[in-house]
Amino acid sequence: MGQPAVEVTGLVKRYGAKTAVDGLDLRVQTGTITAVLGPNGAGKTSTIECCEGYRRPDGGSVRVLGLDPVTQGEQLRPRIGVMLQSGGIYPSVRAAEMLKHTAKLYANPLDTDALIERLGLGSAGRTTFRRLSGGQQQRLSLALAVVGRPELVFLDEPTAGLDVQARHATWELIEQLRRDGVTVVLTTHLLDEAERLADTVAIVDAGKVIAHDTPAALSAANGTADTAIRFTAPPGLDLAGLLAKLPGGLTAVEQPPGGYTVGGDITPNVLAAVTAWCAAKDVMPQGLSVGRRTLEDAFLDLTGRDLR
Ligand SMILES: Nc1ncnc2c1ncn2[C@@H]1O[C@H](COP(=O)(O)OP(=O)(O)OP(=O)(O)O)[C@@H](O)[C@H]1O
Repeated sequence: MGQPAVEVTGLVKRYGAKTAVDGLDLRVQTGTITAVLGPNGAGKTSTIECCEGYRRPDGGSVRVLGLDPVTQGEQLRPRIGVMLQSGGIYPSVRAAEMLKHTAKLYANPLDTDALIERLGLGSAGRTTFRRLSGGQQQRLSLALAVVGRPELVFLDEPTAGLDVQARHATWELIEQLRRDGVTVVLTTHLLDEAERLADTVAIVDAGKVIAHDTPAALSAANGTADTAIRFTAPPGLDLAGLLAKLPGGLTAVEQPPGGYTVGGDITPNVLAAVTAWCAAKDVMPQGLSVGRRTLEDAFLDLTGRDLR
């Protein structure tokens, strides 16, 4: 297996009385894409910023490419690429100039013209950072993070707010990085993004990693609960009454209001019982489907359904 690209053990990060990261463990294997998922405020950005050397941990240990990001930052920085959620870029410099300037700081940079083309920034090359659209600013931040051909990149919500085309271009670039052997750690709120890109998904909640596995293994967790019936109907149906009509071991949840999921070992009899129950209540189950549990189901099971 060799040395992990990132090894975080018992990480603690506090802001005053607030404990944002609370004994977090994370190992990232070299050459993989790891998605860090979690509800708002779970501690994802704080963790990534400790790995990047932007924040000093209050406890635990962080090793990135075998180095301590705080005390060995000078050795580490040329080997990693960092895309922050915002900031860190001079607002009055032109996009292409900034990229070419950054590329010159590295021994073996990527071809900047190709990168500009790939990320659809051709028309934005002469525009200053301040005047780029939000999506263009984000793509430029990504370009700046990868232009130095880093061994490892940290991407904090790389596609948040991007349009569909830009999101796909970003995904393709991230997949290209993996093909080139680059290790990628990204945070995201998009479960389809994690499912498509990530080799492993680390789910963070209340400052800890509560699950870390492949998307398929996470989706299939909880024994046989790997299929689900989904439908929409008026909100507030009596799910305890529904479960009473079904074999044991099944789950039934309403999330969001009016969106129902029955999870577990879904047999034809279970499907018949659910539709019979709906019929008895004179409820039409709209958009009814039977399918595999998704990463979203697993995520909600693990982190709960309450808003934070
Ligand atoms: N500089 C700071 N000062 C005080 N509190 C902070 C600071 N940065 C983060 N926090 C708090 O620490 C907690 C964790 O924040 P963090 O940004 O690491 O979470 P996150 O998982 O990245 O959240 P999101 O998904 O919303 O970006 C939150 O409660 C946040 O309000």
